[in-house]
Amino acid sequence: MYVRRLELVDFRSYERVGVDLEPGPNILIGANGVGKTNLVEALGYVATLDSHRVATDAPLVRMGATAAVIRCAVVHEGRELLVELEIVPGKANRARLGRSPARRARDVLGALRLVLFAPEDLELVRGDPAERRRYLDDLLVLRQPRYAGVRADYDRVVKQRNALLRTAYLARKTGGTRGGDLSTLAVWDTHLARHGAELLAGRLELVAALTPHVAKAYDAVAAGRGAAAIAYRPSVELTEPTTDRETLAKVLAAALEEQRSAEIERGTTLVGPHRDDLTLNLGPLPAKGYASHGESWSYALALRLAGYDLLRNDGIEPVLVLDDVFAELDAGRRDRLADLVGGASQLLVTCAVADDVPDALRGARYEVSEGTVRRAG
Ligand SMILES: Nc1ncnc2c1ncn2[C@@H]1O[C@H](COP(=O)(O)OP(=O)(O)OP(=O)(O)O)[C@@H](O)[C@H]1O
Repeated sequence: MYVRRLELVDFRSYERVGVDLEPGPNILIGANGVGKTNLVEALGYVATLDSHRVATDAPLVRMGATAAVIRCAVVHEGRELLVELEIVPGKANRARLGRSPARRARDVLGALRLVLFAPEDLELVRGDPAERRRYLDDLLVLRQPRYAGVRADYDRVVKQRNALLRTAYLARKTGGTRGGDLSTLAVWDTHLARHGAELLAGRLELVAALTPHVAKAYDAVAAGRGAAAIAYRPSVELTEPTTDRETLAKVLAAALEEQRSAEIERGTTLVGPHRDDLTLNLGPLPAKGYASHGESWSYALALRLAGYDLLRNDGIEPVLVLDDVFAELDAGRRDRLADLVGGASQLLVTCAVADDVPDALRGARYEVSEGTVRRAG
């Protein structure tokens, strides 16, 4: 799979820009702050409907404009598909696939499979569990786009259930009775157990498939210095490993029952996949809190490369993006990374200094300067 052309209108710093890309390596070169990351962020958004840098859409729209458009032509197995997204902050995104309006924006998921590594990914190792849940869920959706619906359904149920618990909590706190009616809680428990089991099973299957790829990728990135192992840590106790949806739904339902009074006491949902984490170990120690800066950075890169490897193993050839990566590495690590990613069906690399990118990744070069992208050479 590769992106043949990318066009942006009022996205980030770009009023209007179009760039033709090539299969294989594409190196985007430009000084700090000229808009290199903005280009790859747009592609990441098409792949996940999310930015790797911001939680809300407003910063994605050029200052002074009301909406941004990302348009890209994706070639997969010899066929080209045009994907278009319009981002209007505060409103649902509008999407077009092959020039026809999509029913929902999330129908575009799967059209562009892309794995992006950026400096922000250090948070995968150092940040909150939410960062690692998002990593897993994004990868799950890239592998099996139907999980976008599962994730949305689950999030909706948690939100509704939390609103109900919160109202009851506030009613209790103020000594009133209005809004304290929890008679519908059982219905939400059933929904949460069903959608939660589906999401949990998907994540457990994903982690089982991903684990050897993480170990291999870390070994390659860090040149054999330390063994990386990941493990899924659910908020419910699983007496034996299972991905059977019915069993997981029963476990979740029982945990909700057990936590009922604590949940009413705290006014929030305390069990379910939204409270789970992915444990990252390096040798005998957890990476979070123990790994050095370099180790954490290598771990984050290994997580992304593992995802990329897994998708390739599944027969999906995703686009790979390395944003500002090579400047962080010494010559040995640069060459090793180039060896690992050199065969990508399409690789996009951003850098401020062209010499930081190993010669092995020679390919199409682009000069990025404020608001424009020009093919070099
Ligand atoms: N919504 C927006 N409207 C206008 N300009 C924006 C918007 N969002 C970001 N910018 C501008 O985009 C620029 C940052 O672009 P980007 O992050 O792509 O830089 P970069 O080339 O990757 O830089 P670096 O090499 O430092 O990582 C900044 O100058 C910022 O002010």
